[in-house]
Amino acid sequence: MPRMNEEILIATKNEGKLKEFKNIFEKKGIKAKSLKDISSAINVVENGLTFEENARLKAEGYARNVGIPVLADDSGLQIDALNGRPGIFSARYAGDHNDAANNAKVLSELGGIPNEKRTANFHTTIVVRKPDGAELIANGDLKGRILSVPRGENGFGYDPLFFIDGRNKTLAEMTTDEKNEISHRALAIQDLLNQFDAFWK
Ligand SMILES: O=c1nc[nH]c2c1ncn2[C@H]1C[C@H](O)[C@@H](COP(=O)(O)OP(=O)(O)OP(=O)(O)O)O1
Ligand SMILES: [Mg+2]
Repeated sequence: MPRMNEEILIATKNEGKLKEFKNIFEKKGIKAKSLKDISSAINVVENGLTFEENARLKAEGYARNVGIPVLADDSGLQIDALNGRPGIFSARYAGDHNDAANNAKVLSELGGIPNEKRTANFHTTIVVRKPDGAELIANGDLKGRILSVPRGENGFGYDPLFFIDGRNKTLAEMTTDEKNEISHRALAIQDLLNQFDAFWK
């Protein structure tokens, strides 16, 4: 296990992501700070062409202002029948950052497409930047299917539409702990931790 007695800043404005990251890091005895714990508020424009570029833009933006390692994640939903959309545009698919509108747009674009063709993938890329500019990149994916009607109240974003066959539930029907056993974000953090010792020294 990594010697992570130090702190890490989770650079996200998304409360749902923050809750998941804190839950995972706390269980590993790692102190995860949020943007609320620091004074510098900046606005990062996510104009990269890939998840990795966007995660790096966010991590870099904050790493310049704080003296501790910064973690940023860029994530999104890739729907096979929509050629991978919304992808990097997941947060602003219906225009602004509105989960209900984004979900409605996905459902309308998938109208008439049968269950077996509604396969999808949640992807997360994490970039951690140290103050000296060194960086670590980690990835995670989760396969599922897009329902026609949302189910469940937990989680955030597209969770009520994302059905996991093996569990017979959507992500929004799972507790945070349950989602964090299988999610793309949890797998990306596992990938991160596997590389962490070598990165940290
Ligand atoms: O586990 C998830 N469950 C449901 N939806 C999810 C998940 N993970 C990402 N998503 C969706 C939400 C958002 O529409 C987009 C991420 O966009 P993304 O730019 O990475 O995050 P964000 O703008 O909400 O926060 P921030 O950039 O401050 O980290 O994909
Ligand atoms: Mg964003």
